[in-house]
This record gives sequence, C-alpha cells and structure tokens, in this order.
Amino acid sequence: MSCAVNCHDPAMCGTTVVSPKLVLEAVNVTVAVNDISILNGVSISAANGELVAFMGPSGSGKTTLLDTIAGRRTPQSGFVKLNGTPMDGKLRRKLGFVLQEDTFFADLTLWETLYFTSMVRLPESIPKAEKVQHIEDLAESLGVKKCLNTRIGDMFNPGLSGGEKKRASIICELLTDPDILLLDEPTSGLDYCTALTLVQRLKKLAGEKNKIIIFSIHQPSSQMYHMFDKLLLLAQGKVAFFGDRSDLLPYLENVGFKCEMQYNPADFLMGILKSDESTIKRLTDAFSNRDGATPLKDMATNDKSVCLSLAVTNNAFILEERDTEVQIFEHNSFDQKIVEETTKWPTSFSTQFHMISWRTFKVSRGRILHLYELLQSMILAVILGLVFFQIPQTIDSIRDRMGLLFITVAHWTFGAAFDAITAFSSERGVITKEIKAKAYRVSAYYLARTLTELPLVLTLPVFFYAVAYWMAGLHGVSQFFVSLLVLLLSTLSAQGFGYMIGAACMDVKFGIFLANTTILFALILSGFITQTLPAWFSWAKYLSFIFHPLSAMSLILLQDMQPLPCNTLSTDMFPQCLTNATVVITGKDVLLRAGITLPIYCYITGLVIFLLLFRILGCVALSVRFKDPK
Ligand SMILES: Nc1ncnc2c1ncn2[C@@H]1O[C@H](COP(=O)(O)OP(=O)(O)OP(=O)(O)O)[C@@H](O)[C@H]1O
Repeated sequence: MSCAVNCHDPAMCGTTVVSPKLVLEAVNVTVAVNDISILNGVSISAANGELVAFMGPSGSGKTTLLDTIAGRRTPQSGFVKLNGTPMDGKLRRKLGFVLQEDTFFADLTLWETLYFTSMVRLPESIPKAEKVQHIEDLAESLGVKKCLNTRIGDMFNPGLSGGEKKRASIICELLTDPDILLLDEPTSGLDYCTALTLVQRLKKLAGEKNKIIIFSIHQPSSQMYHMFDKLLLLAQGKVAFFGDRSDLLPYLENVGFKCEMQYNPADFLMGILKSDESTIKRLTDAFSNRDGATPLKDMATNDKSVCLSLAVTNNAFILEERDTEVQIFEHNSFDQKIVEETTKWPTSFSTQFHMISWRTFKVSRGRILHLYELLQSMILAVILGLVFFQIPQTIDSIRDRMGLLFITVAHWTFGAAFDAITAFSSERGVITKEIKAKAYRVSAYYLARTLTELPLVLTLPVFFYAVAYWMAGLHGVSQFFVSLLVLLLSTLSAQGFGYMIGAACMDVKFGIFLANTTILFALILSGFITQTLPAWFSWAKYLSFIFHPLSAMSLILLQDMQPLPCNTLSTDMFPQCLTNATVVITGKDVLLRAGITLPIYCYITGLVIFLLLFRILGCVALSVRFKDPK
C-alpha cells in the first residue's frame, strides 16, 4: 500500500469553500492549576479550510488548549471567539471534539454506536433514511464500512482495532457536520500508514467541506508535516511559534535555529522543543518579542489557503478561487438542516429519552441478566432455602423467619447499590463526552436510564425470593406477592441510592466506601441486629432506608401468624413467658418486640419517600456535575 501524498492534488490539499467564512481565535489564553501555570498567554487563530497542528512535547499544554477552545476548561484570562463573538453554549454546537481516549460502550457494535449518535445529535427534520445514508457515507470515506457490525470491544473482549476506534470517534463527531473539529492526538497508537491516511483524510475534509480542523500531534512524519496549513509550537505552556507552516523554518533560521535539508522538520522541531530551559526561553521570548508581529486576526484573514471569495446565489454556492478556477457546488440540504438547528437541542426530550432507553436496554441487559448473576442468585437462594427449609411454626423459629427477611433485604440492597455505582462509573466517560457535547439533556439520560433498567433490575430478586420463600415455607400466596412487592421497592430504593452516590462521587472507590458505610449504618439502625440502642436515639431507625422495607415485610408475614405457646427458650425474647408459662405469643407481640408499632402504610410511605428522594438527589447531583462552564 502506498502512503504517498500528492499535495498538488486540489482535493487532497483543499481549495474549495461551501459555507460562510469562519475565524476561530483564542486570544491570550492563560490557564493555571493550583498556581502552576499550564498555558501562558497563548494566542492562535484559524479560518475555515485550514488544517492546524499543535505540536509540543508531552505536558506542554496541547490538550489544555484544545479543552479551553472546546469550552471544557475555563481560562483564568483570555478568551475564545468565533467570528469575533465569544464562544458560548450555542456557538459550541458548531464544534466537534475528538478526545484523546476513545470512549464507547464496548458491547455495542459500531453501527449501533453511530446510529445512536445520529439519532440524538441530528435534527429530527432529517429523515431516518438520510441519517442512515450519512452514517454509511462517512464510514465509507473513513474506511470502516466493513466493520460496521463489529462490536466496539474492550481489553477483555476485543473488537475494533485502535485505528478503527479512533476513526469511529471521528465519525461520531463528523455526523453532526461541525464547522470546527478539534482532535486530541488522533494519530497516537496508529501505525505510520494508518496515521498518514488519517491526516490525509482530515486535510481533505478541511479543504472539501471547508472546516476548521485543529489537532494535536506528537511526532508527525515529514509527509504529514507538509500537509499542515498552520502550526502551533508549544513549550512549557508558552508559544514558541504560531503561523503558517511554510513560514516556520525561515523564522527559526532567523532566530538562530537552522533545520538542515536532510532533516524531517518535525523531528528537528521536537528536538529543539525538548532541549534545555534556556533554549526554550530563547525561543518563546523570541516569538513574543518578534519584530512586526502580525496581528492575530490578520494572520487568519491573510492566509493563502482562504484567499477565496464567496458568492451565494439562490440554491447554489458559487466559488471563485483567486486564480482562475471557478467551481459550483450544489447546495447541500443535509448540511443546511444541521446548520439551522445549531441554536437549540438537536432533538426533543422524547427522542432523547427513547434513544437513550434503546441503548441502555442493549447495554444493561448483558450486565444485569448475565448468566453468572443468575447462577449466583439461584445458588444463594437455594442455600438459604436449605438452611431455613420449611421453618417450623414454633416460637423459637421466629428469629429464623426474621433472619431470612433480613438477609434477603440486605443482599439486594448491597447488590443493587453497588451495581448502580459501578455501572454508572463504567459509563461515566461516554456520558460525560456526550453531555458536554450537548447531545442530550441530563434529565433525559437520567429518566431513561432509571426507567429502562427497572425490569432488568427486578428480574433477579423475583427469582431469588420465589425460591427462598417457598423453600423456607414463609407464608401463603397473597403474602408472597405483597412482600415481594415491598422487596422490589426496597431494591429500587437501593439502586437509586447507588445512582445518587455514583453521580455525586468522582472517585469510585470513595463511592463504594461511602455506600458500604451508609448501608451498614442503615442495617444497624434498622433494629434487626440490635435493640439496645439508647432510648433517646430510637427515632434514628426512621432514617434507615432498610428499616422501612424490613418492617413492612415483617408485618405482612408475621401479623396474622397463629398464636404460639411460650417455651423455656422464649423467655429471653418475651418476658411475659417468665411470669406465665401458659401464655401464648401472637404476631402483634413479636412485632412489638421488634419495635414495629406503626400501620403498614407508614412503612410503605417511608420506603417510597426514600425511593423518590434518592432518585431526585441523583438527578440533581448529575445536573450539577455537568453544569455548563461559564
Ligand atoms: N487538573 C490538573 N491539575 C494539575 N496539573 C494539570 C492538570 N491538568 C493538566 N495539568 C498539567 O498541565 C500540563 C499540560 O497538560 P496537557 O495534558 O495539556 O499536556 P499535553 O501537551 O496535551 O501532553 P500530552 O502530549 O502528554 O497529552 C501537564 O504538565 C499536566 O500535568
């Protein structure tokens, strides 16, 4: 396969314009973290049709600058403008950002991933058939059409290759036809030919579709280097050069750094950018103090690659290149429809809800109803069923009944909460990327995620409880269904608790620690482990989200139990057996002893309040997390 590039090929080098002129500027951007300067007065500008490369050693600030341009980081000073207007949420919709890491759902195929993106991020006015065609066209042009039905994969179950994933990330952004495309190290991890082909395609895209394409790159080959229109050299957060690529080597020679003919200019540049402090200081000082520095806005408008004039007639763009060539492009209705929709959410709440539900169901089904999960639940239920097999109707076996209820509720509380925390953390990367790209509303995500998982989350507890309940012979049919309902509500409340912790804690380990500690406290406070809490602290059990379902289930299963005669073993639990050996113990006595004194609706109400509270707080925590940077 030949990797040679014909840079005299107009299609490859890009000379056509199909949309109005755009100038993106970052002016005097300064970013610092904890008083450590990361970017120091960096200014760049780019116009459409240009391919701009950011080069610099690792840690020089390339990603930080891309993040700042994309609005993912707020600079301490300086600003980012598009055509002179400060970038805000609306203008950022014109911008696509391909992150350094490719974050996807590993279990989805490439087709499903692209289909989801196009359905939520493209306006509803575009027919589905057109969206599907758009996916296929982009997959074709970036050379991944053959793997549309391959799953994305991860390190455990590989799917797409690294290069294919990178191109998938680029297609996800290109689907919305952004005017500006930012890419953080799109060639990292790719072999020479794949990387070169990718840069060729970006170059072609910038030229043919008239986009501003800005990307960071570590070590471009000589062929790649000559495709860049503009170049930013960063060293220790300062600009060592920014301008036309063709001006760079003459400029460096002027300030005392001559690149020999036989050198790859990129290697030469990286060599000087990685040299000692004094050389870097010389370079950055020379650039900031350069004579006759061209004002930034002129740097963009004077650039040769945008020396084009644009005229728009009815339904066609007529383009004149300054030289001789005249080209006419049919107005692209697909692009136009996207442009019209840049000022609001691309799709309605119901479409976002529908598509996120569609994806959640596909992703969660494998996770929650995994064969191991089912086996684990069934084995545990059978073991409990055997240990508590057909519990006899005697007073000393009351502890066993309550013990079985306690284990059941505790098991599903821990299970649902931890599953929610870990699942949430595993998809956090994708969600963060999509929400920051304004693909959908946080509320649509949260509602779809919560409702879609309901049937999946509830399946295993139903199987578990059915096996354990009937093996232990806890009670009759109606009590089974009512107590099962309470168990399911309790599981949902625990899942909501997990979502809330997952949304609030960036650190998964801390989230698990927090959830573990809180659930243990809730178990202790429930009154089923100890009843020796001080009287002044007795109200605390109502704060336990486990006390309410346990109390409700105990009421359902014990309140109408047949009266049981005292025996010598029951005197500890029921002091009345001491004074009168002929007395019988009723369900009411048992419940009173366990501190369950309220009617059942009070406990169910308490449980529902916790359920709703956790869900609402989870949604608030997510919204705060993804709040738009100013
Ligand atoms: N939140 C942060 N807290 C502390 N330091 C940070 C933070 N973010 C970035 N930095 C530091 O800022 C510097 C620039 O980081 P940045 O990721 O922008 O570099 P880069 O040029 O993209 O590097 P690479 O090529 O390795 O991706 C690094 O030294 C990094 O450690």
